[in-house]
Order: sequence, then C-alpha cells, then structure tokens
Amino acid sequence: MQTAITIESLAKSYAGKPALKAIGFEVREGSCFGLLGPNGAGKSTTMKILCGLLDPDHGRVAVFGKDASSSGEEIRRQVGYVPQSITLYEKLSAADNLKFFGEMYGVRGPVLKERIADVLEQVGLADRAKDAVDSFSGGMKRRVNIAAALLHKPRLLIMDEPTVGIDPQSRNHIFEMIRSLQHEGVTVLYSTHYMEEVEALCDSLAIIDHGEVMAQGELSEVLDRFGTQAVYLELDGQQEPPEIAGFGKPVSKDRGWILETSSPLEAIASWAATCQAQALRVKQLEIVRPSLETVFLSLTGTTLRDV
Ligand SMILES: Nc1ncnc2c1ncn2[C@@H]1O[C@H](COP(=O)(O)OP(=O)(O)OP(=O)(O)O)[C@@H](O)[C@H]1O
Repeated sequence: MQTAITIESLAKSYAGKPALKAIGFEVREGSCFGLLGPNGAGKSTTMKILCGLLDPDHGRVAVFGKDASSSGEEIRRQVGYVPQSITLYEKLSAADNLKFFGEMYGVRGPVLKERIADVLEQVGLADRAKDAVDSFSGGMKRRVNIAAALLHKPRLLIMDEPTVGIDPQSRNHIFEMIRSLQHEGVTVLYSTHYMEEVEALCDSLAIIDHGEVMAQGELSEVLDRFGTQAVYLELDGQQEPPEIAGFGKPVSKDRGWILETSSPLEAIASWAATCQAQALRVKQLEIVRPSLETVFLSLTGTTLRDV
C-alpha cells in the first residue's frame, strides 16, 4: 500500500523559538492516523506545513509520493484541511457557505450542487441546508466546516482538533463520518489532545511533545512497546495516597491516583496493606490495562492534561 504522508526531519521555529525539532513520521494510505500531543506540542504547525500554508525551515514533506516543495498545487487538490478555528459566513445558509467553498476548490455547477447535498448528508446536516449558520451550535458549525473540506472529494483529510468545545452529538457525527470516509479509502490525519479519541478512532499514531516525536507506530504496537501496567487507587474523601517503598510516586488521575509499575501485583498488595495499616478507606483499587494515558505518563513523566 502507498504511503500517504512522509515527513522527514521537519523543523520550524517562530522568532527563533523552535516549535518543531526535526520530526519525522509516515502515514499509511487508508489509515486514520492520530497526531496526539498537549497544547503547544506542534500539531497545528505540522498540519499547516503539510497543507502548504506554512513553509518549514528544514526537512521534507511528501504527500502521496509528491514532494510538497515542488508539487504544492497538485497536493492541495488531493487534500481537505479542517482548521482549528471555524471560518464561515454567519448570515449565509449552510448550503450557500458550501457553495462559496466549493467554488474556491474549483467545483462548480450541477456537480457542486450534488456534492453540497452529499457532504451535508455525510455530516448529518441535510435537514439544515437552508438555515443560516448563525442559528447553529458550535458543533454544527464545525460540521459545516468539515463538509467544506470534503466538497472536492479529497484522498487525504487533515483535521486539526475537530472536537474541541463541541457537543457530544456533533462529536458522534464526526466520528461516524470519519469511519465511513475510511471505508471509502480516505486517509485521515487527526490531531487531538484527547487520548480516548485516538484509542477510539485511530489505527496508528505519533505522540508529539515540545516539537518532538516521542513515540509512533500502530496503536497496538505503541501500547505494547511503551505501555506498562498501572494500579489505580481511589480513597474516600480528599486523602493523599500513601507512598509505597520501592515504587515511584503516584500521579493524580480522575478522582484517584495512578501508579506506573511493571509489577502490578506487588504494587496492589503493598498499597492494600499500607492503606489497611493507616486505616484509609479504599473506594477502588485495581490493576488497569496499558492505555495511551500510561504510555504518555511513562514517556513524559506527566499526564497529558497536566501539561
Ligand atoms: N504564529 C506563531 N507565532 C509564534 N509562535 C507560534 C505561532 N504559532 C505557534 N507558535 C508556537 O509554536 C508552538 C507550537 O504551536 P502549535 O500551534 O503548532 O501547537 P499545537 O500542538 O497545535 O497546540 P494547540 O493545541 O494549542 O494548537 C507553541 O509554543 C506556540 O506557542
């Protein structure tokens, strides 16, 4: 199978401050690839360079085998880009907004009319085609923005944090739409700082932090390679968890604490014994399976939401 995206030694600084430090990864055609990292990690910068909106300082970018530095126009015809910020004409209807974007992409006439109907169906807004966008929720506006990026039937869809600040119904529509695009063979590059979204949607990923790739590969491979097991403890009330000799420091998670360890059985036994000795009331104590959260924790020593 062809490689959809190749990124090699890509570097970019803003006013001398590095945002990307020679990153590299590959995206297989037909995959849903997650670009996972906290705010400021360099996700948007990577995506803007890929779409030709920003020039890199160094490095190479190729899309479907074509070099971005020499085939920008050809690449743009095959790529749909959904930026982080919503850009729509509030007073125009959803269909008229799409007409405007379609013409920008070079789609016209009856083909455009048909495509507008198709993409509105794809994002679950066919029944709101004629309504002005200013009557839409944030999530619905985001879906119109996604529809705009699909009008020219891209082979690669690049989405920059498409679910930030939207309602669960719109989020579900976006997930369903991505899954059906994948059935049609569209490659998706999906940036997010929500690990559970990558676990639900993506087959492969790169974790980036401070402009560097920390880990990359198939999701299952990354979980196996970097995800050690962990023990979760939740106590009654606001109590701090007891530390246990020979293990690292627990990190706060949800309403409890998580302890990264390669010996979860010993950890759970020691934690149980210490809690009992100190008469702490335990609400939950269990071994948790490796997840992207534990991968991120073991790679960076911190949970993603704390960064
Ligand atoms: N136009 C700019 N001028 C100066 N610095 C910038 C600019 N754009 C991004 N940066 C900086 O570059 C770094 C990477 O930013 P980038 O937007 O690529 O990260 P991100 O992972 O997409 O984060 P976010 O989720 O916040 O968008 C950050 O430190 C950011 O402050």
